[in-house]
Amino acid sequence: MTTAPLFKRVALIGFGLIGGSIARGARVQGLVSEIVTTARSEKTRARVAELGLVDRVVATNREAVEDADLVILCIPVGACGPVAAEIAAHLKPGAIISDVGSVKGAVVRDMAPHLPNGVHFIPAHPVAGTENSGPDSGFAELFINRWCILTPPDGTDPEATAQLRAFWAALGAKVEIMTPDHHDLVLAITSHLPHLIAYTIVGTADELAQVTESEVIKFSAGGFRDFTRIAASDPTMWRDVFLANKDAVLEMLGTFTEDLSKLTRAIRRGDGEALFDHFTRTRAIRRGIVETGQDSAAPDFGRPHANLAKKGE
Ligand SMILES: NC(=O)c1ccc[n+]([C@@H]2O[C@H](COP(=O)([O-])OP(=O)(O)OC[C@H]3O[C@@H](n4cnc5c(N)ncnc54)[C@H](O)[C@@H]3O)[C@@H](O)[C@H]2O)c1
Ligand SMILES: O=C(O)C(=O)C[C@]1(C(=O)O)C=C[C@@H](O)C=C1
Repeated sequence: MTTAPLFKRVALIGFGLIGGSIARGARVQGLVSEIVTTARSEKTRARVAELGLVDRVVATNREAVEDADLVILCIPVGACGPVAAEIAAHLKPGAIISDVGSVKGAVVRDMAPHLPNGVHFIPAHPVAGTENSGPDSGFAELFINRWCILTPPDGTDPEATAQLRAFWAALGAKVEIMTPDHHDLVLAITSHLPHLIAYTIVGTADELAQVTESEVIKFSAGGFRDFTRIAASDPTMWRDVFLANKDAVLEMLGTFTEDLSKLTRAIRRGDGEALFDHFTRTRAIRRGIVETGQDSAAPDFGRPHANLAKKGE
């Protein structure tokens, strides 16, 4: 089903998994009149043009943002500050400037100082993705029934927030608003720590594979296979995520390590009851998520943590 365009010109800075999925979804839904994107290498520009998903593909971010009503940075979080500085003087007054970064506090800190008065800065994070990257990896359905978290700073024009909310809702997302700090704490446990664990376990298994002569690969089914998918995620993106969300990740890692120690002790002592109770509780959590249809990255998933309680709760 198509709807009337919500924006005239949208600039997508970066055409990888997320930029490419936004372009595809916006095209399918008829959400914008014109899409302009940046691709820095000639090879990628040629590929993006060949895909036929955008109206124009240009070489510089400055050119891309000219006269755009909505600008979305779809690039690694570490690149957001420098790109904000690069495009600031070329933004159309009244434009909405957003991003899709997996970390919000650092993006706000790095981008906001560069942006001129008269534009609406509304950071966003679609909590949906895959381990793939690049211009061919996107798909129009990526955001359907997934969360998109907006973190508008205090004093943001509610009309601009409503427009961006409508855009993400039209791509199929369930939109939620929270502060950057709360976002970063929640995502540290629901997304960043799981990736760190996957990167660790696959690395450890790889080292052990040398001892077991590749049996790790031979028997990689079920749980381990799932970890290898996550551990295949983009190295640049995830380097930037861990550097940008250092404090929250370290805090969650501390709690996780304590919990791991408790399970380690239960195994060492042969405490079957402790293990059984723990696994029963985690099974109930998974089943509760599935039954309530929240198995698409529920933001407040998991055991209550003092700092995860929303304000006023
Ligand atoms: N991959 C996921 O699962 C996922 C999910 C949600 C959000 N995100 C966030 O989305 C952002 C993009 O991730 P992705 O998965 O689309 O990555 P990607 O690697 O598929 O695409 C990123 C693109 O940005 C381009 N780029 C990098 N620096 C640039 C610059 N200075 N100017 C112009 N283009 C530049 C790269 O060339 C690449 O084409 C990241 O901030 C990531 O944290 C990723
Ligand atoms: O499913 C995956 O491959 C993902 O890693 C997606 C995932 C996640 O952790 O849920 C990864 C990072 C993004 O910021 C949002 C979504």
